[in-house]
Amino acid sequence: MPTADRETVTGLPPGIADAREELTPMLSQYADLCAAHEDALVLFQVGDFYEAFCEAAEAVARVCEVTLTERSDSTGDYPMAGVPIDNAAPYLESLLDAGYRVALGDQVEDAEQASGLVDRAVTEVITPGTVVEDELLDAGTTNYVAAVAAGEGDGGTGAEPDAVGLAAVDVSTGECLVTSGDRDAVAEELDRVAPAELIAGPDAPAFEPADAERGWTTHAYDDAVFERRAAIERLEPYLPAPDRRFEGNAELRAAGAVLAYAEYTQGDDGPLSYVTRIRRYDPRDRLRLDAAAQRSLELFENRGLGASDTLFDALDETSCALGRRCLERWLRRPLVDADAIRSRHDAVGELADRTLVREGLADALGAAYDLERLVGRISRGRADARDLRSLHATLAVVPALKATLAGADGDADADADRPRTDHLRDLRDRLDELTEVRELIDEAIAANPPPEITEGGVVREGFDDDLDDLRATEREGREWVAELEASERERTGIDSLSVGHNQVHGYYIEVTDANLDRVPDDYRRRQTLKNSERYYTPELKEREEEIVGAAERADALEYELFVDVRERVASETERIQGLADAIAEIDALRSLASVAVEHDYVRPTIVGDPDAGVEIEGGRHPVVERAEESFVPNDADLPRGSIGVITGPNMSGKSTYMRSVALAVVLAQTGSFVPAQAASLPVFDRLFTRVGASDDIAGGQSTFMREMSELTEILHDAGPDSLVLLDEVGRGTATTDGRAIARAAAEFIHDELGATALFATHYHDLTDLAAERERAFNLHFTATREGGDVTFLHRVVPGASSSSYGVEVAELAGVPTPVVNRSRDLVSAETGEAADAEGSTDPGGSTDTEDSADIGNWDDTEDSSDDEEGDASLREFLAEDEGDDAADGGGDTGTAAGDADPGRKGGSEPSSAESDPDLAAALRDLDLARMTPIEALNALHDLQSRVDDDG
Ligand SMILES: Nc1ncnc2c1ncn2[C@@H]1O[C@H](COP(=O)(O)OP(=O)(O)OP(=O)(O)O)[C@@H](O)[C@H]1O
Repeated sequence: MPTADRETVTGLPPGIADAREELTPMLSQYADLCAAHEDALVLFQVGDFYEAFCEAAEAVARVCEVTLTERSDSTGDYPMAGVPIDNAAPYLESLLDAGYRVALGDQVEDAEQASGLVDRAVTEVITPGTVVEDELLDAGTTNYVAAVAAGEGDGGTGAEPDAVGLAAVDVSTGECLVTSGDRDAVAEELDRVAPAELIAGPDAPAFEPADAERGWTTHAYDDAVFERRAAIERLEPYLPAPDRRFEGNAELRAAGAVLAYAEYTQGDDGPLSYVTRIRRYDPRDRLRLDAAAQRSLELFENRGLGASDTLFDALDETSCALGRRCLERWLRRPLVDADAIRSRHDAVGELADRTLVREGLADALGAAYDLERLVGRISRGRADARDLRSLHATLAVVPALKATLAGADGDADADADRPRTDHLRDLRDRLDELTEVRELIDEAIAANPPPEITEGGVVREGFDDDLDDLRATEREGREWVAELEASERERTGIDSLSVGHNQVHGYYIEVTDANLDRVPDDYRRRQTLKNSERYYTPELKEREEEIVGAAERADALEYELFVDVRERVASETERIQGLADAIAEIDALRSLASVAVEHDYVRPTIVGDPDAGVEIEGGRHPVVERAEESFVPNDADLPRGSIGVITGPNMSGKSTYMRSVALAVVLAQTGSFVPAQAASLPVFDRLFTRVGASDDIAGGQSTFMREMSELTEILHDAGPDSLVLLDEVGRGTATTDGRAIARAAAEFIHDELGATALFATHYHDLTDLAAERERAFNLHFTATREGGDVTFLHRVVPGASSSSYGVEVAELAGVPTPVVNRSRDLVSAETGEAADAEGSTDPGGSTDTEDSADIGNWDDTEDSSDDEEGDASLREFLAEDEGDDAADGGGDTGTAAGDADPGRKGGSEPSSAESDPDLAAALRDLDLARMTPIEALNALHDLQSRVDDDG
């Protein structure tokens, strides 16, 4: 929302308002534009600069870091700041980043033609969600402005009083989406659409982005455009009978408002002709991934590793911006229709098999420009001649794309002369060559046109006879002038005579003072210089007028011809958009196929049966596997409606495993192959994630509160077709409460929701669930010892592990030995009896038997010291490894557990607590679950003093 500071400089700056009565005509014009654009900062064209005045100038100077100057005229002095029009993009970007909307007040008539004050008008309002300038947009990403509106309203039926409508437009491409739902569904959808800007209707609920970094700027806009009647009128040019096309008022009002806003930002010239399809959709037609899921699965952003290590990045081998945007849309909205998913898999499979086709497509697609944005500019009347040539270059690759898809790739396979799958056949058929458009551009527009469309040189010779005649006249005139110097030298005998041209005086013949006596009578003086005179002849003047006249008329005619060609191309907007869609899909599929081949993905079997579960053999995490030299593949067997409780040491791979399973589902439903040896997957309709509290500090709510609201959403909305990932739920509060919440949530998911779930936890008692619930089972991660080093095997095996080994990991990480030892004492004190009992039975019904060095088998109590060697506790390894930096995580204390440390009792020595019943009782009485770390430390300190005293 605009800050107070911004409010003072949008609309009419106070300094200008105060002087309103006496302003010069130009500043008065500025004041009018400002007054008409209350929400925007007006940049006012004065020659080659965009200027702002008074308080607006101060804001521009501050935000854009340009010098504040002063304009003085007969009415006073006004602070002024300007940015060059030629290089306005970076300054506009700074203003947008600072939260401004910027109205461009351009000169709309030729300054030379104007009789008095040059006419100016706002041609565009640049806002974060509606920018169309390539320099301000990321290539290959979408940029939406969205509007939200409530269902009830004027003349509304009130049939869906709780419904909220959401409409979004990408003004650079013309894509328009409309949907509705209850408040929560729309909030989720907004996070998925991730608009750059949100316009809220007068009665719409407030929406805050779940993720501030990906969030939008909320702007107010004229409430009247949200009215039902106004919305219908606004929508009529876009689609017939709009009130029958949408699901009720909410959608209608949101759609009308978002288009009103989009039109306003494009200079209010009426409907946007390139918004040809308004697509209404139901979020339930796609796999629902809320912001939390997108974030924790790192689909588009990776907070830890940087933006490049995301799933999208791992999948993106697209060759052009169209394909990249398409892939992004697919990944934001994976499919839920099994046939549609299989159809994409068919196409990816065919492209994966046919290397030459794949490579041929990549070559051809590499030459494709961003058709969606080009066609937007063309139909907005903003395209220059270079844009038309870019369109031509893109259309020129279409025959190659078709031929490549048809198998004209030298493939020896007899069956290779057409796409084998329906999906690719259909795409090939949708590749519209638009031959007439291509030929028109080729005939009309010069191969390398200049950037300006008003200064000639854009229309090709041979396209228009009148233009050719004018250009011929101009050329002949210039040739005549070029020859004049030689002929006049001969006629006058003045060897130093020269013919030249300047902007002010036009053509002239220059003779030095020494030769003035030889100047012929027909020379007329034009200009006197220090050592020479400049002349013209009547014939030269006549020729000059001819040249200038022809050039001016030619430039004007060229502009007219260019605009006509642009309009003819614009009339094919829909067909060009259809072609853009097909090219985009081909590129996205080709990218998926390349990734599948290069990274050894497999086609998943999609099982439509509602009882089917997840079966993955040798699954990998698509992002982590690229960073880890030796990634360990893991199997996953999750019957439908089951809940797998995953335990194991910190850092052993629990989160990575859970995410691998979820990402396989997302990838498969996007149409991609999956990183595994084999996979059989059902179709899920929603994917929920709740990851550990400390991984998710987003401000606003307390961490635990946020954790609980996400859990609430899952417990409300998940169902039998949902996949749920819970990573350390309950961690954000006291242990007893956290454990209880985790347990109750797991039971609820199993008993009431029937969702398929994976639950990673350090709350060990959660593994009891396997014994008590039919569809619950345990998995755990293992670690081993090689030499003195502890190695996480990253391998998942059935059953529960017996501890989290948090203390051991702390030790590995280099936590000082005294703290590690005390932690260990505390653990022993709390779990001493329980550990004895736990060591013998596995509540999950399975035991860790496969590996004697399996961390899951290690007993971390002192009483196990007489176990066989392989079952030694992790800290004993570390004790053996005393002084080994590698083994203690780089710590150089050299004092591992059990090391003699006078005055302290290490873990391997008999605890003083055991020999002192009072001390033992005091220890036992500590309610660790309810203590803060500082209280625990203080308590420890007291106990230690007692031990020291005793000792
Ligand atoms: N299958 C694997 N193969 C190789 N390396 C892996 C594998 N799984 C995880 N890792 C590595 O181990 C690191 C820790 O994994 P992860 O975060 O999944 O552990 P965790 O058990 O969830 O830890 P914590 O309980 O502390 O959250 C990862 O960053 C990755 O580098």
